[in-house]
Amino acid sequence: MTTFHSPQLPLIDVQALRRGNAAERQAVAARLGRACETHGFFYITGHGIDPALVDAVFGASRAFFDLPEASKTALDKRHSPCNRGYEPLRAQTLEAGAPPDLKESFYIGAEVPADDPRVLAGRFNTGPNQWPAELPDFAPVAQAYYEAAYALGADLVRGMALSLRLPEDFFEAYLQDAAATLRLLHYPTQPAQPAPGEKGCGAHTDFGGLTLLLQDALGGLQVWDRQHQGWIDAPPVPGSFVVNIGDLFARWTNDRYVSTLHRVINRSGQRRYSVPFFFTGNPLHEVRCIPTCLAPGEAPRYPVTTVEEHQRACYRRTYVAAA
Ligand SMILES: O=C(O)CCC(=O)C(=O)O
Ligand SMILES: [Fe+2]
Repeated sequence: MTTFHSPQLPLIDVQALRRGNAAERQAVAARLGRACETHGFFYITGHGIDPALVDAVFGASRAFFDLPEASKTALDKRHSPCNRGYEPLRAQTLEAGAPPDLKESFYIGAEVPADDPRVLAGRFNTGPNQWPAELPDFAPVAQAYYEAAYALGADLVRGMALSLRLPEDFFEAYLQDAAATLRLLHYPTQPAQPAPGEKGCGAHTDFGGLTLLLQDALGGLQVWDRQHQGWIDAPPVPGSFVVNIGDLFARWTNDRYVSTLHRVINRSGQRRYSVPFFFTGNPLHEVRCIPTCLAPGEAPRYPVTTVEEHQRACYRRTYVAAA
């Protein structure tokens, strides 16, 4: 397999999705649509998220992963019925058949009290967070960032509706009470002698609707390029997010929008930090092929599912014991 080095992913200024008139929003949407048909991955600028908030999230992440091992494991996500909290190195295997991922992580979601009817009904990934008591700034920063990323994610999903020539509010039921996951990731440096296939994050597609990714300055993210049948680098672009669509858009569009394989190999020699925000949607929302995405005579490639059923299946696949 070859690695290509030119920066090939589209870069889209999405400011007009929030501020523009109908024609300007449609123009951004058209660019989103083209990017989703080719790579399923693109960079965005003009997203409106305060750079100070981005810095604060990275600061909170570093502070957390620097805590003593005992403080981190006290918040192990195994203590959380809704998969919140700390996950040690090598706990997830995103690439079937490869060794477990060389990353540790921390999962955060919307704060839902344990006695909320949705929690009592067993909604997937819904419930209270676990917070590090040693770091008083951690929870407020994470929550402020969650809110900002959520709003951006919803704007992008509306843009995706336009890109498919659907009404802008086509996904509104999906956006109602959407479940999203903020994940802090920390990658140690790639070992000098890795086990065969061992790396920061194995090749995978993302599970949900779309992912907004912040990465630090070190690089290491690679995206599968269908056209060249090789990995291309997705180097850090200051001030931007990397956005990719996940499996739900592949299902909605019958693979017209591609949920693309990607992986991380941290060859920087330093610790790498990244912050994906997985915009997943309302857990009970039914996901079925959008009729206008079916060419005449074409059949849906995926059975109807719900957001939650799909998530559970993805967690089962990548964790030894989950969901
Ligand atoms: O760390 C990265 O750059 C990507 C992480 C990723 O793909 C994921 O968490 O799904
Ligand atoms: Fe991913």
